Amino acid sequence: MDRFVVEPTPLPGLLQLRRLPRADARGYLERLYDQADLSGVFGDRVVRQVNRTLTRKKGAVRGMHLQMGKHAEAKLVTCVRGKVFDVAVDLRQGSGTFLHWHGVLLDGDGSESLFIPEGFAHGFQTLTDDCEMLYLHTAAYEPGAEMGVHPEDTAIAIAWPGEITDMSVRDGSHPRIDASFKGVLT
Ligand SMILES: Cc1cn([C@H]2C[C@H](O)[C@@H](COP(=O)(O)OP(=O)(O)O[C@H]3O[C@@H](C)C(=O)[C@@H](O)[C@H]3O)O2)c(=O)[nH]c1=O
Repeated sequence: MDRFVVEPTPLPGLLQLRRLPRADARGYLERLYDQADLSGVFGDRVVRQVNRTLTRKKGAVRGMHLQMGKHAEAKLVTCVRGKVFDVAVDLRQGSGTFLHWHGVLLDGDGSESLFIPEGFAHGFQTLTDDCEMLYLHTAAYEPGAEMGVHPEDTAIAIAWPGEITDMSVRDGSHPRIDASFKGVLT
């Protein structure tokens, strides 16, 4: 493995990847994904779709999203333009870090990506205007299997770095977690 450094996070299974670009006088080339180099991270999972998003406004939040059941997926999340505070929340039933969150800075000019396994909700807040994100997903999009957690849910208490300036109607309507929520099966 010479294109990535894989680092653990405080949440088991959630991994931070540092890409190792090959630079020369023109600039650099970096690999965003490599099946062989990342086999220890992805295991048997197969990348089934790649999505790109643009978020125009600084302070906007997208999330917190996951797919459940047989449509559960892992994601490799990379910022390719701008800067975001990227967050994953452990919703795995029985996990020792259930409802804990972890945030990392992803920078379009940096080299970090986040590998988010099944059973985690994911979201981010933009720290600049015009942020582009690139997602590798290990499952097809299945709207009926989506679950959302409100980004400002007090049971999770994510410390967003700034005021939330924009959010979709859907994200603002995600239900709040209560005592009956025991997590998702993975
Ligand atoms: C997630 C998704 C959405 N869509 C469609 C549905 C809708 O018309 C439009 C925008 O969808 P959303 O509002 O769900 O987009 P967005 O809020 O950007 O959803 C994304 O949020 C981040 C935080 C994630 O982790 C991603 O996995 C994904 O859930 O794109 C797809 O066609 N394929 C997809 O995989």
